Amino acid sequence: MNIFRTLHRSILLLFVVVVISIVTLVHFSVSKIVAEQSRAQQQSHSPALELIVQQLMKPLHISETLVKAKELQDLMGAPDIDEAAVFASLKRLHREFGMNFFIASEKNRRQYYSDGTTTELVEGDVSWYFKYKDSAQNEIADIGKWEDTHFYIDLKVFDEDQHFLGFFGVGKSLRSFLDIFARYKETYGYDFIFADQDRNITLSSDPKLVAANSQFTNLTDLPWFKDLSEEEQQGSLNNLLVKINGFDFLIAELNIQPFDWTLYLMTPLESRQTEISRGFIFSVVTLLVIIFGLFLIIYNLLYYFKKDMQKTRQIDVLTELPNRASMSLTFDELIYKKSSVSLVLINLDNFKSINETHGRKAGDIVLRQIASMLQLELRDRDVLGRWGGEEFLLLLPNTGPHEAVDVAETVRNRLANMTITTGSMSIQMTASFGVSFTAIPRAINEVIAAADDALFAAKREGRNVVRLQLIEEH
Ligand SMILES: Nc1nc2c(ncn2[C@@H]2O[C@H](COP(=O)(O)OP(=O)(O)OP(=O)(O)O)[C@@H](O)[C@H]2O)c(=O)[nH]1
Repeated sequence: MNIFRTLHRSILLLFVVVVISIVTLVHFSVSKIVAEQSRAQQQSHSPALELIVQQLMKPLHISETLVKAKELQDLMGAPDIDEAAVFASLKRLHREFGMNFFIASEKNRRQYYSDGTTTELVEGDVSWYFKYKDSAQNEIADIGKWEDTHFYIDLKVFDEDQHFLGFFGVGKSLRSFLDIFARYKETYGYDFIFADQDRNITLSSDPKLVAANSQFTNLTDLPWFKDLSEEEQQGSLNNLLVKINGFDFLIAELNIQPFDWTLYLMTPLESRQTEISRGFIFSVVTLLVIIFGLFLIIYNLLYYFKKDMQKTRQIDVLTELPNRASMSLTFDELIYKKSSVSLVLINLDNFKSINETHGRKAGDIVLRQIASMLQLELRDRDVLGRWGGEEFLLLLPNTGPHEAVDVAETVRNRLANMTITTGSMSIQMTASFGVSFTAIPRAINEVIAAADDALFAAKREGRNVVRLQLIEEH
């Protein structure tokens, strides 16, 4: 059947659309999650890199450039250190670069700061100077271990003959880092831990971890580090998930080469989860909208096909009139609308003999032609259907029984005077009519039974007559 082919095609098409939608959506969701993941990754690294460049590399590079200046070598290499000139130079640098510079002179074992203060470099009191003086390294990053702890970049100064003249460098109070870290943490939510090659924590966004006086906190002292397996503790911490105070953090490890430090960037997963789940929710809602849209299409399609199939099921194939089931429904609808209805049963007289004389095919033609004629006789509101074999049913809404008898008489008369032609034959037909009526809701069988009684009476009285049978009130 054509309708089923169309239905199958439509369902197949819908299936293809659903599959394509789901595949597209999954692809879209995955790309969105990957993009979100990468964005979050980048967002966590960019500020950290900027922080390293601004706070650590910049002072280092400025110091590296200045340490080569002839003026510095002359100042530190003079037989008698001109302290006024040293302070003047340091103050000028401070003004120019906004950093606290210092000079530690080997000549008179004294350290000069750009804030105008000095410290005597006495062996046993000031350990860093003597430790680094003898080390092979020319550039050292260090944390001063006394009150108001400073981060120092110490660069060795040599004269043209490579004689050691002392140190030049930059010192930054750790408090200034804490302010900067706090700002980063507030903006991006990340924590920082800088550790040297011995895993001593040199700088951190957590003030409790920052070195003070002579005390360094070691990375291995931290509870989350202790929770790691031996293998994890030994290896790189990059991409490890750790739990700190009940929250998940993802570690990104960055090596800061010139200082031989490692930065552990701790990314809180909660904020990432919210961002990613937001993307997910959007995708799921889109999927639900698509599914709901498809559901609506399928629902409407099925409704359309059901209606169409019902229509074909309710039509008599031979006469193309509504069939018995359809007429019963129409009767119920009329009664439901509180219409009074007259019902006329039309039964062709001696139809059997038509079949016997002219053949069943001719009988079919007769049925079709009579159906067409009956339809022409109807008023707009009347409904004609095929009730069975050679029997038609006429429903006359809002029509009283006597008016119905008049209508039936007209039709009977018209049929009796009609000549039906099939091929070369002409056939005369009559019909008997049984009329009944109801003004209250009743089952169609009850009203049909009364019309049947009237029809029986009409047949008994010789056929080609109209008879009325009213329903007795109980
Ligand atoms: N050609 C054709 N004949 C049909 C069709 N449906 C029913 N018939 C025939 O209609 C005839 C009805 O015969 P009966 O019930 O004896 O009624 P009748 O011959 O019309 O006689 P009365 O009703 O007593 O006047 C039967 O022979 C059925 O085979 C149909 O769709 N096509």
